[in-house]
Amino acid sequence: MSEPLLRARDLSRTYHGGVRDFAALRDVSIEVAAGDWVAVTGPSGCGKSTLLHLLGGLDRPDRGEVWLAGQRLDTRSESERALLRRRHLGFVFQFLNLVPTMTVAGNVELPLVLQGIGRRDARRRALETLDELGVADTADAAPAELSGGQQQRVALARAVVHRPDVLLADEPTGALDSAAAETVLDLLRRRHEDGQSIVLVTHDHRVAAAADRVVTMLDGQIADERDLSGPTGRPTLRNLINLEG
Ligand SMILES: Nc1ncnc2c1ncn2[C@@H]1O[C@H](COP(=O)(O)OP(=O)(O)OP(=O)(O)O)[C@@H](O)[C@H]1O
Repeated sequence: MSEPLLRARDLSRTYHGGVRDFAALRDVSIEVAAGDWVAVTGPSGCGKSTLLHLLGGLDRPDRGEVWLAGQRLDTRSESERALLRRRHLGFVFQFLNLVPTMTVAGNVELPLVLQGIGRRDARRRALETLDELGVADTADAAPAELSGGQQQRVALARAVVHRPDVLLADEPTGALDSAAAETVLDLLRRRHEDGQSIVLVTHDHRVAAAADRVVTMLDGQIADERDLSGPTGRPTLRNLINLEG
């Protein structure tokens, strides 16, 4: 079998500095093949965002390994990880992280400009992507002038505009009404059909149901993993091992 596009093995991450140390992630392994769509669900605080940040090289594990496109990610320097991220990943953060001093279009152009794509092309592709998400009319506004739901779609546009190999998205529909959530799901389905891998954290059952695979976390570990792409709710190998173990 070919090497998965994104692979994490035995990841652990403990946060220090609170009243006591907190083990947010314990020995989590996950593989994402090219074209996979994985939804990560679980109760608040179970470690979903922590896992996503480690997969995207935004944070480093205390133990374990992260491999992206055949390259070890977690041992690289911050600048090397930024390069690999830029080349392979799109990221939607829970707190969006739009640049407040740039317009909406300027924010969405950023990943393209960083890849050396000319301004005019970058603008055209940014506007196309904003249009796909129903927010092209916000292009010249500042992010702060937008509603939370509009900002969320702009953040998603910025994450997919450069057609990354893998989209990592933390609650990309959290602030959206159902019509806007459907627009977002439509875009994700199109990108998935184009072969993009998607890993998204969600509390929304409808969004999770659109994925090929649903990973459920509990207390910093993977408690269940289900393959939705075949016969309904088929347990994965991991699931069977858990059941037997
Ligand atoms: N920087 C940090 N310092 C200390 N503790 C943290 C830090 N980040 C997260 N935590 C704690 O680690 C645990 C896991 O957090 P994480 O954000 O990964 O959970 P989550 O499943 O994404 O939660 P939610 O669904 O509420 O976003 C939580 O108890 C959280 O309070």
